[in-house]
Amino acid sequence: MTSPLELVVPLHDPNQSLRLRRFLLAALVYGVAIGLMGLYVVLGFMTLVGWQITTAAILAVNGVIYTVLRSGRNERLRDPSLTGVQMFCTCLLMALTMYQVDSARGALLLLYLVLLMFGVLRLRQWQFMALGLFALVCYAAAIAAVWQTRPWAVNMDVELLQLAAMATLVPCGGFFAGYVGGLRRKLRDRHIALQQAREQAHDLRVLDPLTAVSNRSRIIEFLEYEVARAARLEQPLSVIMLDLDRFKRINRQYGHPVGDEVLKRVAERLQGAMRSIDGLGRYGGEEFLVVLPDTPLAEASVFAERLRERVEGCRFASLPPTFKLSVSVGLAEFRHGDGVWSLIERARGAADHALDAGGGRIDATESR
Ligand SMILES: Nc1nc2c(ncn2[C@@H]2O[C@H](COP(=O)(O)OP(=O)(O)OP(=O)(O)O)[C@@H](O)[C@H]2O)c(=O)[nH]1
Repeated sequence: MTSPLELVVPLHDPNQSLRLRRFLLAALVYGVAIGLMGLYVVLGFMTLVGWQITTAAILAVNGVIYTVLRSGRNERLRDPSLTGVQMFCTCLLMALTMYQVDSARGALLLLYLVLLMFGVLRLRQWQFMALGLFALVCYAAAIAAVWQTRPWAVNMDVELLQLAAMATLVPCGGFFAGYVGGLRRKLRDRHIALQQAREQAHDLRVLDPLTAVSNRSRIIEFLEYEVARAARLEQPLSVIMLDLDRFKRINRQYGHPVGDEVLKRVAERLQGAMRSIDGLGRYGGEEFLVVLPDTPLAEASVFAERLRERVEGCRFASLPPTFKLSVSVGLAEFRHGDGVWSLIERARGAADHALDAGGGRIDATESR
């Protein structure tokens, strides 16, 4: 069931949720400002009409911003949090408020501090300076407009002092915004580095470092899962063991780096033939284990033949063109009561049988 909070803020999307929570915080400050202006009306510093106009403008602007955020249209924009737009609107709304007030504007000026505090946390240094200057210009324009229409409502000396005090806040805030921005960037870089380290740790745990296919424990884990699934759902499952023939000789004759290159290339070729649901792992030094979920023996034989051809068709830059790699392939199909090891041992036995028969061939214990 959708919770009442979920109706206001989409909890399933953390980014949108954060944006809307920030917006609601700003909306709360607007609510306080509306209340404060109500006090101005009671004390006779502002007309009721002025309060109504300002309140309507605040509600309209925030209504539009909320609708855009809630509908998700903001995600198509360059600044999806709408920080710039919200701050720009706040400057204009503040100017409108200042225009409606007849005296005691100083108390409302404190609300600019709130705006600048949000700016310090969210903006870059230059953006903050631009916002600060824009706020100053808006304030000056509001005072000029009051002076034109209701000169009795302006004490120019006081207004100029307030403007000067606000102007000193801009560079100070700019400095803090720069500092906070630097911290934010550092935090983001560390977060990225941590993420990469986590991925590397995961790769080290599950991948074979030489060939980058699953390591022995990972492919066995995968097979355990597939055996349990095949037993429960009564689905076919086959495994293929591929053993590179006379690999020791490659190492001895051409050196270990060449042996490594052969293993990497073979793994690449095998990987290229797999379906997304198949599993490929390096089972031992020159042995690869392929797990084929939902595949009966007959289909696995066709696939094994394709793998054998792919491996034997490999060419290696550091080996003579006459060099021909051959591979012995063993096949086994899951039978009721089979465990992981009995299945592997049958496939392995079949690969040994293929090697005993001269290598470069496929054998399946089940079909003998
Ligand atoms: N270059 C390289 N060689 C490896 C690696 N891991 C295992 N080997 C070598 O692979 C060879 C495997 O030898 P065997 O198990 O006797 O297999 P084989 O020489 O292919 O003999 P048959 O399987 O009987 O054809 C050994 O020489 C290992 O040193 C590796 O990561 N890199």
